[in-house]
Amino acid sequence: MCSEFDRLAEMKKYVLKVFEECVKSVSPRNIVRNTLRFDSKKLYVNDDSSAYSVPGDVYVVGFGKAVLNMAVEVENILNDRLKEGIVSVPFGTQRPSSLQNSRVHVMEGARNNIPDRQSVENTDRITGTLARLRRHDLLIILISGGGSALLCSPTVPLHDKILATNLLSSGGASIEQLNTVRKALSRVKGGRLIEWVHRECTVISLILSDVVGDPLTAIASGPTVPNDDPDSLPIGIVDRFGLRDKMPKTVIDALSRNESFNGTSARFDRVRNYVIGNNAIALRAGIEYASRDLKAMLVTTSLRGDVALVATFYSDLVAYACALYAGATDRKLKDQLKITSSSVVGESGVDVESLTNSVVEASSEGRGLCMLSGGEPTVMVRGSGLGGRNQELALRVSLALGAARRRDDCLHRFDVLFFSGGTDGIDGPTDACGAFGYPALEDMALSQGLDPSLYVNNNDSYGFYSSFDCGGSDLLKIGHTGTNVMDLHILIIKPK
Ligand SMILES: Nc1ncnc2c1ncn2[C@@H]1O[C@H](COP(=O)(O)OP(=O)(O)OP(=O)(O)O)[C@@H](O)[C@H]1O
Ligand SMILES: O=C(O)[C@H](O)CO
Repeated sequence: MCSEFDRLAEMKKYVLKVFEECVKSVSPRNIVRNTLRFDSKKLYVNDDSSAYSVPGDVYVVGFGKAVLNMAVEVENILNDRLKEGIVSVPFGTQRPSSLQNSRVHVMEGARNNIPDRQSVENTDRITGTLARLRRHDLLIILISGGGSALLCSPTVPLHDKILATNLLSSGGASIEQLNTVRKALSRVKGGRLIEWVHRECTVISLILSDVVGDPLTAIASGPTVPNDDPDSLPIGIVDRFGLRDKMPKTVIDALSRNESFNGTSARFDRVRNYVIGNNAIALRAGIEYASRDLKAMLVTTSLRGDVALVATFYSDLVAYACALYAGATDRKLKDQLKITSSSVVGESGVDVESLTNSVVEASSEGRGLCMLSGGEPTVMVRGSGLGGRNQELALRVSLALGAARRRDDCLHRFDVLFFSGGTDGIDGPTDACGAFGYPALEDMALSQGLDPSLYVNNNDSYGFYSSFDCGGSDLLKIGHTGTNVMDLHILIIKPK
């Protein structure tokens, strides 16, 4: 009979395969190929539901972690009609071999997802290209996560903008709040990129979403959509986090004078925005793959909130699913799950009834469970350690599951494995993509002289996983994947 350790090792391999399938399904080239068609006169988007004439030249500009491969595929599809392409991507982005004969020019910048002089210069080159377009030209703008740092033209000194962003980010601001402030400090965000383009040019923007719910105004700070934020919202956000005194004066002055570039501008009449890929597509692919072996189900695509709350949600989900699978109908666990899920998914919470039906079905068929979710939790960084939200979540889930197993005998009857990973392959300022979590991790770590709670409290999840020996590593390192549709969580529960 296999030990828990061996079973876990097998489950980890399986989970990585599921993750790989998810990421593959949102590869920029696949996504663009499924969206665009060109027949030498017209460009069609989304099953031909929109068609654009191409009388002049076609230009491509892009910014974000996934846009290089998007641009290469657009060039393929345009079949020699691309006049010029220019993309701003993170340092170290892998270049496809076909780039040698390409008209796509690649610029790198924004180390660790923080705007730098390079990304500002690259942005100048992008706006320079836009300014050269003539009235019959067609412009395709490629946008993906990380775009805010890679398309950066601040109205305040760059280091002041970086400081403002860091203060809000480590204070726990959501990406919408963060980008609302960024938009108010920019010459290109919040719709302003369109101001650089000839007003008679047709503009198509193709967007790979990395924000929960795909809000166009937030993804990469909405450079191609009207900004309907009330003028006083950005400074209000700074005040809500009590940061007015810590912010540079230039930032406070700019936010106090803010005027959003909104939907009343005729500039947007010839601009069309399309979300062509998101977290839901990735999760669907994972479910399809895992359904061959397990009862696979979608929990939610909208997880957000503090990682500590998200970890409690997962431990409540495991407790409820294990009890249900074992044949107990525990009203208290169900109510508890509804409450914790509403704190991380929004008021309506996850669909507990549908989860219940799936678990009962799996139990009657004797199949294991594979639960998939997506979203983007937040970490309030208070410690001095190194980590990312996926690694910290996996560590916190391990601690919560360990504690739950000590309280609840039912959990001893199941193998439970959790994985959290960023689809871009990079979790926070580390070289890891994510990590595994499971109930036995804490005891194993303590026996090696590592106390996971101390690491969590110091936001040092990377430090922990780098020292922890599980007979291999529980850290996943795969490098930049070239895509970005937020984080994925994979939970496997199997009766022993
Ligand atoms: N030591 C740490 N421990 C845990 N999380 C951290 C730590 N340092 C930074 N983070 C988190 O990492 C995140 C920033 O990482 P990253 O740059 O990968 O963001 P991102 O949201 O994935 O980027 P984008 O959305 O632009 O692609 C923030 O949520 C921040 O709270
Ligand atoms: O670049 C950004 O603003 C984030 O990745 C959200 O899209």
